[in-house]
This record gives sequence, structure tokens and C-alpha cells, in this order.
Amino acid sequence: MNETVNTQQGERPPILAAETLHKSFRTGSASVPVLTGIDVVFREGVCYTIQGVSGSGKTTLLHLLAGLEDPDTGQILYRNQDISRFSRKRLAAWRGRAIGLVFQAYHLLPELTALENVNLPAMLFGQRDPKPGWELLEAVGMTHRWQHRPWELSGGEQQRVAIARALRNDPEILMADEPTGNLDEETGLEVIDLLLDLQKSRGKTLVLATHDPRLAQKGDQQLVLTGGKLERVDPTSAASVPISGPPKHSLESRLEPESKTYL
Ligand SMILES: Nc1ncnc2c1ncn2[C@@H]1O[C@H](COP(=O)(O)OP(=O)(O)OP(=O)(O)O)[C@@H](O)[C@H]1O
Repeated sequence: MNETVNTQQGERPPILAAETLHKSFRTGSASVPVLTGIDVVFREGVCYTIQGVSGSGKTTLLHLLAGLEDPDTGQILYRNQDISRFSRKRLAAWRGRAIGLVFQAYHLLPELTALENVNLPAMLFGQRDPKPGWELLEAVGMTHRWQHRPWELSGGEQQRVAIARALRNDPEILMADEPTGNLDEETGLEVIDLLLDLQKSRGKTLVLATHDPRLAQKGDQQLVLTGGKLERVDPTSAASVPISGPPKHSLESRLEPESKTYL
């Protein structure tokens, strides 16, 4: 990656940020710390990969970023708004519109066709027009299977449908948690290339968690989760640089003023 690309990405507006996130899980009498101080800013239209070994906390971090779980301490800021201050209803509405989620296990509803699965997120907001779902099935090359139920599709086909579903509400941010974890190598690479094509052509921010270094290298910005903290991989030196720790300024002051009026 050259310096120009890095500079351009650095100038893009922040869309989602985490500030001094901590998260532990209690098992019996023991408290297991998983995230021990995460500070990170995600910018519009950039693909971030988060690499980490199994159990390092990638899923936990994505859950916190999407407001699916609460941190013990720290904040998630969406366009300078602390999502912990959202009501439950507003949080669910924000997640449904701003974030598209792609999971390792697809999570398609078995009783629905491929097209109905894609349109489901919009139906939850009262939109019944099937055309956008059809266009998304076209974008992922799956219109020929529109009537199939998930169990009539291969793993790669199910993940294509799941990617189309994640895009259905035109979210600004895509989050993908080990999206190729259940796929063979060749299919996995096809699915990742499709995801990256759609992310770039539609200008989405993508946060992609993977344990696979080859997939992690596809990110514009490569992050590594280790010891409960995030490090940034410097592609020129292949070394990782810590980015966690107490911020010098609050994230509020680092986010662009124009973003404060969003929502
Ligand atoms: N609800 C929970 N209760 C107790 N411990 C949990 C819970 N959720 C996660 N953990 C623990 O937190 C750690 C991080 O889990 P997490 O699923 O975030 O890791 P991961 O990096 O996504 O792993 P993988 O790549 O295997 O999916 C693990 O040690 C896990 O056992």
C-alpha cells in the first residue's frame, strides 16, 4: 500500500470508533479478561481486517461494535454518538439500518427462500418491495436459485445470499465474522473477493474478522487482536504497531464536527 492511499484513507470521515473498551466474561468464580483496552477509529469506505487466533476476542469485539453486547467499560461511537445512550428500540433500529452482518454460519432462516431471506431485513422495517432483493441476488450471482431454501444451497451459495441480505438495508458498515470459516479454500476466496468488490463498488466500510493471514492481507488496513489489544500491521515493515492504550484526546474531539449532526 503506498503512502497516497494511506493518506486518502486517513482523511476519510470516521464512522465508528471504540474508546478504551474492556470486556471480561465471568465463568464460575473466575473473570476472564478478553478485551483489555481497545481504541480504534473506522473510516468511511475503508476495508479493515482484524486478524487473531481462535479465542483472541474477534467475535466479542464485533459484537460490541454492533451493539449486540455491552462493554464493561469504554464507549462505541457511531458518528460521534455514544451508542450506549440509545434506547433499546433505537439501538435495534440503528443496527438494522447502519450495519450489515455476515456470519460464519450464514444464519439464513430455513423456512424462507433465498429471495425472502435477502428481503427480510427490509421487511422488518415495513418495506415489502422485492425488487431491491432481486437486484442484490443478481449482484451476488444467485438469481437462478431465488426460490431455493437454505438447505437446498451449497455453503458458498448460502454465504452469497447472506452477503446480499447484509446489504439489503444499504448499511454504511459491513461486519463479517469469519465469513469463509465453513467454506473450502477456493470457495472462500471467491466469497471474499465478492464481498470486497461489493464493499468497494458501494463505498461501504468493512470490518472483517478472520484467523486467516491470507484473507487479512486483503484489508486496506490490517489490524491484529492479541492479548486483548489491537495492533496495526505496517505493510511496509510487516511489523505490528500498538494502537491500544489511553487516547491522547477524547474521540469526540477527533471526530469531524459535521458528523455530529448525523441522525
Ligand atoms: N458468553 C461467554 N461467556 C464466557 N466466555 C466467553 C463468552 N463469549 C466468549 N467467551 C470467551 O471469550 C474468549 C474470546 O471469544 P471470541 O469468540 O470473541 O474469540 P474469537 O477470536 O472470535 O474466536 P474464534 O476465532 O474461535 O471464533 C474465549 O476465550 C471465549 O471462551
